[in-house]
Amino acid sequence: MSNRIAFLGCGSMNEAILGGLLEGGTNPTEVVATVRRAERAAELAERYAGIMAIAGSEEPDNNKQAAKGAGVVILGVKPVGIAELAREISGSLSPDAIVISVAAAVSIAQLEAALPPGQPVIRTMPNTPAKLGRGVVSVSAGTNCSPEQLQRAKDILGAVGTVVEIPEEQVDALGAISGSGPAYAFYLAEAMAAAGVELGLDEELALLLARETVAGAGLMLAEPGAEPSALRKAVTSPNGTTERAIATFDDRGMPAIIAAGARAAADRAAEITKQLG
Ligand SMILES: NC(=O)C1=CN([C@@H]2O[C@H](COP(=O)(O)OP(=O)(O)OC[C@H]3O[C@@H](n4cnc5c(N)ncnc54)[C@H](O)[C@@H]3O)[C@@H](O)[C@H]2O)C=CC1
Ligand SMILES: O=C(O)[C@@H]1CCC=N1
Repeated sequence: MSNRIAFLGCGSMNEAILGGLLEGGTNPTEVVATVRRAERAAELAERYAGIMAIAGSEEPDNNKQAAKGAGVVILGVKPVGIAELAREISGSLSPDAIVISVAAAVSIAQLEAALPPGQPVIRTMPNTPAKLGRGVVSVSAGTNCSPEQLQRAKDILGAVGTVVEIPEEQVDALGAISGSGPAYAFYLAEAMAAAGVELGLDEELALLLARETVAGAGLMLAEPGAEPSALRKAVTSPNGTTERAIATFDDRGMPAIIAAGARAAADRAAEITKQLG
């Protein structure tokens, strides 16, 4: 089977996976990426020396070219464009090419319906820390994907972070935690920086404090066996300042707010799946 990996639609998510794979030692000459605009293709080719990046504005059959001869094809366009892209490349895919979708809300059934009969498909839900090899990626195998093909996908995706295999029914819930989750952490950092400004710190210092604190706390959480509640308690002196802050968060219903946000994300995924038919 070909070692070539094609990233079709190389925006935020697919670039994060591409970057993580190259960091993990994938040979760049085995990587091809497609985008719409020539400027974006040039940017990717400069950032990741050795890969091939093909813009649709220059070569309208870029996706077909990239899919041809690839062993793994990763679909990274927005959910609404996935089926059309799958149909576009159907005639160019090797029958044993593994088609991986990173799209939220696009079901395995929807993917399989847009691809040639028998094409192996894997639905994933990654997140952008993949770029640093610290992503979480779920995999759910389609009906034509052999255990060996699933293993191959897991081996490839393992270079960008932790791979978890889940039944497809759980993808929306997982996406609401780990797929969207980096945005929640960045949102916390934004809110902390704004709070610092409100307390009288200058903007630059407040942003530095928020960034380094969220990043440092993230590194502590990444240590083997780390427990968020134990780490939190180690910062919280009895009757001290942190205790007062956490009590205020609890009083204002912060856990319920976070749960409601995650629920809204999962519900939105189900809504998009329905809209895509
Ligand atoms: N951004 C994230 O953190 C995550 C995104 N996803 C999924 O990843 C997919 C992409 O999302 P983003 O990367 O955020 O979007 P994005 O807009 O950054 O990337 C999509 C890219 O595809 C290109 N594109 C669109 N149509 C194309 C075509 N026909 N041929 C070639 N290139 C084409 C666009 O120009 C763009 O560069 C979505 O389906 C989303 O659900 C999943 C998990 C996390
Ligand atoms: O916001 C979205 O729809 C995508 C899926 C998970 C993260 N970004």
